[in-house]
Amino acid sequence: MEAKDMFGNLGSIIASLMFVWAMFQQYVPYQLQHNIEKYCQILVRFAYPYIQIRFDELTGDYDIFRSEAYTAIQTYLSSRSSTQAKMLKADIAKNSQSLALRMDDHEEVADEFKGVKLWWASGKEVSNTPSWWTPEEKRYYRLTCHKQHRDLILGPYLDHVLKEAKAMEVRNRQRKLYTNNGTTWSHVMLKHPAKFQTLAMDPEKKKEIMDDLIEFSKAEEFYERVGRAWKRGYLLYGPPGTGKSSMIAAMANLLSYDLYDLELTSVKNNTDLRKLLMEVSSKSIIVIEDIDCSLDLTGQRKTKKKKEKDEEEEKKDPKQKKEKEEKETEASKVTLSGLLNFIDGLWSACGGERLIVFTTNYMEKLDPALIRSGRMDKHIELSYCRFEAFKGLAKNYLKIESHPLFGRIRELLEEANLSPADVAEHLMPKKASGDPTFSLESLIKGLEKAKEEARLKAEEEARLKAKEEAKKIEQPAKEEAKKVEQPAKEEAKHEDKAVTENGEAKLLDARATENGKTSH
Ligand SMILES: Nc1ncnc2c1ncn2[C@@H]1O[C@H](COP(=O)(O)OP(=O)(O)OP(=O)(O)O)[C@@H](O)[C@H]1O
Ligand SMILES: [Mg+2]
Repeated sequence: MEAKDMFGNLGSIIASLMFVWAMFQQYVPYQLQHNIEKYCQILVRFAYPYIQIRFDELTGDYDIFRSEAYTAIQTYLSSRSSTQAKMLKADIAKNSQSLALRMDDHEEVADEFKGVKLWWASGKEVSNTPSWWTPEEKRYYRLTCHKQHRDLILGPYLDHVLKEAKAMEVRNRQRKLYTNNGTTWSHVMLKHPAKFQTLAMDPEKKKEIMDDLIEFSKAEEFYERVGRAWKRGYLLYGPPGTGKSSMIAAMANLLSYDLYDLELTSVKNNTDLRKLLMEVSSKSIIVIEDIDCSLDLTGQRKTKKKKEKDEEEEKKDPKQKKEKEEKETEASKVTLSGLLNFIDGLWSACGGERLIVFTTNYMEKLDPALIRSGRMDKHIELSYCRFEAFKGLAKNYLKIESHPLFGRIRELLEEANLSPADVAEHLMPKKASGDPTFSLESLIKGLEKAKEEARLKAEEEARLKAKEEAKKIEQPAKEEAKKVEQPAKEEAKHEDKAVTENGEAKLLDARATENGKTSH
């Protein structure tokens, strides 16, 4: 049959069908029409081997809320859409740092879950009852799969879609750095470049910390099973410039968590502290820097400088000290117990997936109650730069892994204490030529200077110590001599007194005799 004849036949078939349909609508009563349609649909459904689920973009009684499921599916499908769909739409989603792709209307993409094939289609329908509060077009996603996999798709697959979407959102979102001013948090976008790869420290120790963090971020089920709140405490301690703050930023970058930098000195009392902490979202790191200065053992908190100044003033005027203490107990009541309550109290469990990080330069100053395990699970010491850490810095800053000067530097690093921040300063490019020898020589000079200073300091300390010792020995000898001197002096005094008294008595006698003579 020729194509022309075929189209001619098709045309007449369609025309006949339309005629039959018009007759059907005109002469068959409405109720019967309705029943015939209904039974036809049942028949089709019975024979149709697939199930379909529709996810509308707008939900609620008046279609005014955007459905969370729709948004999650959109996110989930974005990677599949970018490889399969022919018509795509691109946009930057709210709080996201990368371009989000999604399939255009009436596109279809396939997916697979545990060997089962399924299809997602995007569609839209025009509203019959348009209103000013709803858009004219209503979008939706339709999921189609074979009905024999119904249980797998409705349960585990849809769970998997939501979880994956959430993880993708977290990966793509802009991380934020929150700081508190009194009881309110304000934030800026977190764009700290610190990474574990660029952090100079012993590679084994670094790997251990990274593994610990990743393990924690995946351990939701574990914490659920053992009945613990999903949180972990880290205490970072070490001298200034050893990378404590940098490590916190690296942690946030590694896990894609938000940072909450809690400034305890601006929180009035425990109630305000609780309010602030209740607002911290999950997937976040709460940081309290220099915990030893923020909160002293009695529970009152002061800044480092203020504390020193106050102590000086208090020495001068004890009365003022008492008044101040009374005032402080009234006004500032962020206490150690308040903080501990947050760390392992009941309400610390709300939210979950949170890290709490304290930093200090003086580990020994902290209250043992604060650092016992369960509260601060992991203690990480960040110490002065040794050779392994230096190699990391040299690779990062100078792009070298070996150099003839490395031997000398290794020796000096064992003897002198220089923080990674100081070492990094020497390795900063200073010459346009970028010659590493120049930087390494500068470092050697710095190390030699630090070594010399340490030697002088040690000598001075030894001298002071010797002086102290000598004083200790001298003191008892002096006291002994004093003890011997004292009774001798007392005796002499006694004798003097006796002599004087004797003299006075004699004088009185003489006067009395004189007086007697004159009266006679
Ligand atoms: N271990 C390190 N690896 C790489 N760079 C480091 C390291 N430690 C410090 N630095 C560099 O030194 C600078 C200061 O470091 P950082 O602020 O992290 O020190 P810190 O331990 O928090 O000091 P502080 O106790 O004074 O707060 C950082 O900008 C970083 O570039
Ligand atoms: Mg710091």
